[in-house]
Amino acid sequence: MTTSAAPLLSVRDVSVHYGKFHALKGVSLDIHPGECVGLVGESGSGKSTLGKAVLGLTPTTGGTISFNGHDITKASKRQRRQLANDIQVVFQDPYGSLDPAMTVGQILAEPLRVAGTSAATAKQIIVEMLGKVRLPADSVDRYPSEFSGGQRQRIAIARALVRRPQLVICDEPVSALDLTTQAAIIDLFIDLQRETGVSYLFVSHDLGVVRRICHEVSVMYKGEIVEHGPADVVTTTPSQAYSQRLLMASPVADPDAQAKRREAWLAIRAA
Ligand SMILES: Nc1ncnc2c1ncn2[C@@H]1O[C@H](COP(=O)(O)OP(=O)(O)OP(=O)(O)O)[C@@H](O)[C@H]1O
Repeated sequence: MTTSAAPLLSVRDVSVHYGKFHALKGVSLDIHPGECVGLVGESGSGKSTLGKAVLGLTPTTGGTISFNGHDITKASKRQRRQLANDIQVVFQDPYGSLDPAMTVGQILAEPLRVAGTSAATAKQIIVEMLGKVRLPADSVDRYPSEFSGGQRQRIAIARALVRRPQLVICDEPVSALDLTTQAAIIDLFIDLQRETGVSYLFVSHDLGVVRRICHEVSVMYKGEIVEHGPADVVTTTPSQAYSQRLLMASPVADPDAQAKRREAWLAIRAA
């Protein structure tokens, strides 16, 4: 994966507070076009908060988030609506994230309608998108309740991609699925990335999943990124010995930081 191009997303020293609680403490990461960056860490470390900050769902209290070179933390409501074309999200729960009263066709048409796409063009895009996520064209007339968890996640992915975004925030998108279905959905994410060049910020507890799909991985611990590296190096052997080796090889001299990194690794491996 080449990272010589300018980053699509550049998070710099970002902080988020919930009241007095400092949930993100000066977090930085880059995502380049066509890249998948994984965000792993124990529960409560701030992964979803970072995703929400990028989506503009949580206000930041410091730092910048640049998308295509523009700081989006200061975006107006109008600019945010435009950004919705470019930054989309897939959530964990394929049951709760789809409106049960809408057909799949209506679910996929909604973001296109908001974007001002004509009904005829929308129909064409929806049929094409259903093919891309490997669902039959007659799915348009069916309701979410008629689909399995994995199929529902395919619908949610189709909804996220229908406006051809440049970046998709994937917030634990396979953790509610059984292992076989997880593997199929991960393959789908990879295929769609190859076909469309979309970038992913892929939030997960699961190092195996992250190793399969991500190019780079950031490890979060208590609101900070404590480790970052290529996915194959960071996650190839998540054994204690390997973690130790990583820690020993680390250029970080600060013993405090070393201790945090060690705790983060142990917590993730135990999850
Ligand atoms: N709206 C909120 N108000 C107050 N505190 C919050 C809010 N949302 C999250 N937090 C707190 O911020 C911290 C980070 O939460 P966040 O959901 O980002 O973690 P996470 O790493 O995504 O966890 P998980 O893997 O369990 O989803 C946690 O301590 C959480 O309790």
